[in-house]
Amino acid sequence: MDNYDLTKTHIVAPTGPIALATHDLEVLYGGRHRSMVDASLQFPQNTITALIGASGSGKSTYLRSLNRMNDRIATVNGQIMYRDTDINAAKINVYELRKHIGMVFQQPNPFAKSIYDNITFALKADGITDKAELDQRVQRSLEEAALWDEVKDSLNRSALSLSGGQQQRLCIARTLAMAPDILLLDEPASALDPISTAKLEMTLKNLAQSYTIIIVTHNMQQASRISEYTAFFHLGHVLEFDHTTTIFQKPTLEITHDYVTGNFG
Ligand SMILES: Nc1ncnc2c1ncn2[C@@H]1O[C@H](COP(=O)(O)OP(=O)(O)OP(=O)(O)O)[C@@H](O)[C@H]1O
Repeated sequence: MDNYDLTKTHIVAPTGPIALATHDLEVLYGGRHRSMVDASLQFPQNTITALIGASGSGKSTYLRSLNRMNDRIATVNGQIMYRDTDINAAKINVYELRKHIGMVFQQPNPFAKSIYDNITFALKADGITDKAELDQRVQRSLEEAALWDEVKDSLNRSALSLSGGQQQRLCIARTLAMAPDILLLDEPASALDPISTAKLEMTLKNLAQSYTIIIVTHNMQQASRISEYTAFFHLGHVLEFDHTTTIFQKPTLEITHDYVTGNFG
């Protein structure tokens, strides 16, 4: 796998309006090692894009940069364009930014509070106090996250008493309650059983009608089931970006072919 030419890339321009794009994104941990090298990608609106690649290839590093989660731990150079604004600029209000670009992590991480309070916590911090408005946002976000029917009669129950799959959908609902445009998900199903995973995948596919979704996954079947585009990462480089069907059936680069057919990684 060391014989691959990392200067050879194949990155297509997606069709349709672009929700988010990076230009020459570079991430350095500790100021020296380039864990992400000049990543230039465009994410089309209302689609799911999967980020795939072996462990340590830079998928999470890239994803975290998109809503400035790397600010305190790394140097991030290059542009991240969101609605004609470079959100990697120093003047950007990161708190405001994260309302537009929300993130869900690998391990479900609900607060030790009720289901209702998990969703209203950030809304209240954002100044929303009207009970009817809060109730409406709770219901809407739980419906969008396909959890409402399971919890509507027990909103005061502790979020920690939910199953792992339900907790993850609650975390998605919590993010959706802030009315974001873009959802970043870092291996959201890796801690879930197959039934919860299937439910989560169906939820994400429905959400793609209203949101732009970027998901890191190690699960090749999952990437091919749910995403329209796929980016292949290797040793901090984005080597190939194309329609998911092309990436899995007829990728351009030999290295992508070897990865998706299980020859390394
Ligand atoms: N906080 C950090 N400090 C220093 N180096 C880091 C940090 N986070 C990640 N790295 C390094 O950056 C590189 C890319 O890691 P990253 O976690 O982005 O890869 P990944 O593709 O998401 O891997 P995985 O699939 O295992 O989650 C690795 O060499 C990793 O050791």
